[in-house]
Amino acid sequence: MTDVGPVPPNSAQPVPASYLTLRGIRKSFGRECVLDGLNLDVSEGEYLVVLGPSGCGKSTLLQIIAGLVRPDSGDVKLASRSLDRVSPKDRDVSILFQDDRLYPHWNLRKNLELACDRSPVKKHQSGDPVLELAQRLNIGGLLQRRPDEISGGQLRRAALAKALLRQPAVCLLDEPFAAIDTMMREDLISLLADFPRERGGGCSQTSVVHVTHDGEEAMRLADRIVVLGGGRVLQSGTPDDIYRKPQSLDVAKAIGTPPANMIAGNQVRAMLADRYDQLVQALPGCHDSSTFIVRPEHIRLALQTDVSDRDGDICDGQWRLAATVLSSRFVAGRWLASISVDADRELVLTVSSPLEIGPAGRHVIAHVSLADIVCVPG
Ligand SMILES: Nc1ncnc2c1ncn2[C@@H]1O[C@H](COP(=O)(O)OP(=O)(O)OP(=O)(O)O)[C@@H](O)[C@H]1O
Repeated sequence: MTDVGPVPPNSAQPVPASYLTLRGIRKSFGRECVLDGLNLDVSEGEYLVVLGPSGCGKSTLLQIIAGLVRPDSGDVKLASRSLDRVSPKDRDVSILFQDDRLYPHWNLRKNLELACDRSPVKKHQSGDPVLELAQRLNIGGLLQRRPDEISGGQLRRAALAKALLRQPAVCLLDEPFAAIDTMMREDLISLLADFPRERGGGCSQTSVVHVTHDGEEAMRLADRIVVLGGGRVLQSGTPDDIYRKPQSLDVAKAIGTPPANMIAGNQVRAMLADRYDQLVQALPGCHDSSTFIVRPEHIRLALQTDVSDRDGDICDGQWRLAATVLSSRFVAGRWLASISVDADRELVLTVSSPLEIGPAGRHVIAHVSLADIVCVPG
């Protein structure tokens, strides 16, 4: 975690509500346009997760908020105050970098105490906040060690502790769980989800902007998710909205493990023949040039019992597809199966019991409720 500054010199005045606003942010590196007129609002105390694939500009965005990279154009405001001429050290912002380093010649306690010393709400902290947080992060016994005397995962937790102890108006976390093992990642997700964001003494709450490419991490932590793509915000919403109502293919791809099944509208027409019109009537806005999104957990299987089951059908609010089981395997408490629904189309589904799938080669009917199908353009 790199501390990018104490509170502004006029901090004797009441700290105004933290409210971060980015308008029309553009940034190119050479010919590569990374951010293309991006707009973003973060409420006070909000935990915002910015989700997007590698290279889409997430780190650049955080560095612009921290003042470490200057945008080509656009404006960043914190609590209605433009940060344009405010240096990184005078923004009330801390940032945890992907490859963060602590001061190498100091032990962890001294590194972490520095964050407390620079906290604008230091006087409201009681007890030993360094030890308390270090213990929660399972590095309480390492406080006398220098950064080169601990492992990469322990160093990452120490850097996270530094970001949290500082209690800034805005805490920026760049892939905070990189290089952390699964068990510790679970602990850290719980810790971040429950971590009090009050800054004490009547000060505002810390807002968090956390960037990641991991959709599950985003869903578990975010008050709100912003999906980034093409240098802009593709969609912003609660985790539930982003998951259930993606408005584009890129958003649908950003979240869900295993990924959603995506079937082109013209393939659906070929699969359903004369029943296709029935399907699109039931799904307003769907047509040949749409992509139909079907989440793996929304497919249910039943055995084929009748010759008529070999044809696709729309019946009782369900799309029924004749299918053949290709394979299945057990993954973390559920079964992941692959079925073929026509010569060159496979669907992936997840179920809780292997009995529902049966052996490879079994002829089944796949049921999908029409209410669970989402259509997006393209
Ligand atoms: N200082 C720089 N000079 C030139 N190009 C840069 C610079 N910083 C970033 N880029 C380029 O800008 C693009 C966005 O980079 P950025 O690190 O912001 O993406 P990201 O979404 O954080 O990626 P990741 O998830 O892999 O960390 C990349 O193509 C990167 O190569």
